[in-house]
Order: sequence, then C-alpha cells, then structure tokens
Amino acid sequence: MGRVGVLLLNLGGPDKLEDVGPFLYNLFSDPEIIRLPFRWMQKPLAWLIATRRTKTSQANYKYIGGGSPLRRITEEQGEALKAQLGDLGKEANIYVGMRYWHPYTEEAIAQLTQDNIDKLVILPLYPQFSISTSGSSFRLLEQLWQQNPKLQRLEYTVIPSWYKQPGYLQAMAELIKEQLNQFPHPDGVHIFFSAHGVPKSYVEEAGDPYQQEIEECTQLIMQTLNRPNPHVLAYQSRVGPVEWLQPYTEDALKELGAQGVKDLVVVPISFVSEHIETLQEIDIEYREIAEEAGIHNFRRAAAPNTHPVFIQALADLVIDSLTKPNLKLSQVTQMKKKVKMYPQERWEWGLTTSAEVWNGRIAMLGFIALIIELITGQGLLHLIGLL
Ligand SMILES: C=CC1=C(C)c2cc3[nH]c(cc4nc(cc5[nH]c(cc1n2)c(C)c5CCC(=O)O)C(CCC(=O)O)=C4C)c(C)c3C=C
Ligand SMILES: [Fe+2]
Repeated sequence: MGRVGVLLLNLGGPDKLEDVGPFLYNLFSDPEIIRLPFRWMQKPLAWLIATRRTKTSQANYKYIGGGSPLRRITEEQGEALKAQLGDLGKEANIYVGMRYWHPYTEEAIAQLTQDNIDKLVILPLYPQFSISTSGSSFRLLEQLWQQNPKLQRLEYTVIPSWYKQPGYLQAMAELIKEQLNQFPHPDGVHIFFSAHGVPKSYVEEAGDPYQQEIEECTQLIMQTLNRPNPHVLAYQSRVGPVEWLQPYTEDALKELGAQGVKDLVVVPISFVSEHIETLQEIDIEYREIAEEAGIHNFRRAAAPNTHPVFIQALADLVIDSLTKPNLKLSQVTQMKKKVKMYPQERWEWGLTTSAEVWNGRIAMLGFIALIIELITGQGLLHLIGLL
C-alpha cells in the first residue's frame, strides 16, 4: 500500500476569549448536541444559549490562560503519531479535523483531497462512541462525502471506538499509578472515574452505547491497573435542565466525603487531552467541592496527551485498521446496534412512546418560549426576526 492519511477527529475549542461565543454557537447549532423537534428552531436557540452562556464560559477559559489547549495538544499528538508510525515503517500524513472550531473538519478534508493519499484512516480521539461526539463527526463526514466525488473515489476505513485497546488501557493505568504512588498508603486511595455526561435520553431513547462503553472501559482500566483500590464512576459537565447520566460528579464527591473518604485520585475518562473540563472544572470546581466535603488529599490523573504508551496505542490502532476489511461511515451506526442519530424516530400515529416523547418536547418548547418572553420581553418569533 502507498501513502496513508490519518484523520484525527476532535471537538475543538476556542483559541482565545473572543472565540468563545462563536464556538458555543457552533456547538449548540449541532442537532446531535441539542435535539429539537423542529430543525428551524436550532439556530435561533443556539444563538440564544450561546449568548447567555458566553460570559460564564469566558470566565472559565480565563482561568486556564484565555483559551483551550485542545488544538495545540491534538497537533502534538498528530506529530508524535506520525513519528511513531515512521519508526514502524509506515509513512503517514496526519490531518486534524475539529467539529466546532479551527482547524475545522472541512479544512482537513480540503487539504487531504489535494494530497496524494492512497488510503485514509478515520480515527476519532474519543475512546468511547457517543452520538454527541464521534457520531456527530461521522455524520458531518458522511455529508461531505456525499457532496464530493473526489472523496467518493478515496479508499478509507473508520475506527468507531477503541476503549478496549490494550495500549490505551496501559497508558491510563500508568497515569493512575503515577498519582497513587504519591500517597503514603496507595492501596487505600479511592479512584474516582469522571466521565463527560450526556443527557439520559441519548442512552435510553436513542440507543447511544456511550454509557455501556464507559462502564466497560472503567472495568478494563481497573483490571489493567491490577491494584486493590476501591473505585467509583460518575458523570460531569451537565448542561441545561434535563436529566443527564447519573450519579453526577459533584453528588458522588459529597457522598464519598460523607463516608469519611480523605484520599482521592480523579481520573478523567472520556477524553484524551487536557481541556477546560479537566483544567478548570475538575482542578478548580470539583477540588473545592471535595475539600468542603472533607476529601483533603485530592489529586488528578493527567490526560494521556502525548504519553509514549498512548501514542504507541494510536499507532497500533492505525496499523491494525489497515489489516482489517474497510469499515464505511454508513456501517458505523449499524455496528453500534440501534443508534438513532437525529432525527431520532420514525413517526407512528396513536398513543405510542414516540408520541408521548414528542408531546413532552412540545410542552417543553412552549415552556422555553414563555421563559424567553419573560426574560427578554419579546416573543420567540420577535427574537428570531420573524415578527
Ligand atoms: C466525550 C466527551 C464529550 C461528550 C460526550 C460531550 C457531550 C456534550 N457536551 C455538551 C456541551 C458542552 N461541551 C463543551 C465543551 C467540551 N465538551 C467536550 C467533550 C465532550 N462533550 C470537550 C473536550 C469540551 C472542551 C473543549 C475545550 O474548549 O477545551 C462546552 C463548552 C464549554 C463550556 O461552556 O462549559 C459545552 C457547552 C453537551 C450539551 C453534550 C451532550 C449532549
Ligand atoms: Fe461537551
């Protein structure tokens, strides 16, 4: 085989404070992030939520130096992966495609279609699959493929999720050990896995395998670690009024504190780079909650970033994928069993579960419209310029 291209997919983050508003607008404009019954509502609501959230979010980014480190770290991971593949005798071009900020996925695709690549490996930098992360990027790629005959001629394969990859598990175990070994009695320390949350309906209604993959992944990391420590799993970063996967990280921390736990290592589990939710949310907000709950010895495992064992794991994933039959974007959701990307369900008349869900959503929308009118003094149609 000739030259390989590897497309690393990631979320993206604002490079500077002025980028926060437009970044949030891009994020909330994605129907895989906020699922609404009517497509036309997406952009006005995205604008409204982004506008209302920008100040708080900017304050958080200020704490971590005025922008997200995600682009820098992802590019460093790309360079390290290229070097590792080169050492293994496999020359590769690496492309970074972000979903909500620069370098956008579209920019990466424009670049790779100009280069002479014989085969492309699509590798999301999310170990576990979620509709809201890898699913959203795969859906965007499917659209780009449909629009571009040049892409249709390119041979490619997708790696849908890779939380079982032994090198990744090994890297996570090493990062946890580094922290455990700082304690005088390492075996008694609680290990606290904190995964990024998603709304509960993603799992229960739309069939997102995310929760199952997260749970299995924590078990596999504990087996790889092979230490007797007690461990818990909780979900962080909830946004909005709906119920997300539980237990929530803040509640689980308080509960451990109430049980008398003093020594804790927090392990961010759904993302492989440092970002706002490790550097600000865990290191500042959750640390404070833990301290107040009496957990005085609070440490956090670093994200894998460019840890050599992790980079080797990425290289192994790429090389393995080249020896297997190609997996198409359209096959991924089938592989992930019955994942329902947006729009979620086919309509059926009658008192079906689907009808109940939609009734609830329409009632919620009415409620949101009322709240908007109370806050802004204008109706939703005024706000979006229709009246
Ligand atoms: C596996 C990881 C992630 C999942 C699952 C996920 C789902 C998800 N996220 C939001 C809302 C926001 N996410 C934001 C930032 C953000 N999210 C992830 C990862 C996952 N999101 C990362 C790595 C980042 C940070 C990027 C960076 O700048 O470093 C934000 C913006 C930050 C903020 O204002 O708090 C929001 C908002 C939803 C609603 C969702 C599932 C539906
Ligand atoms: Fe997020």
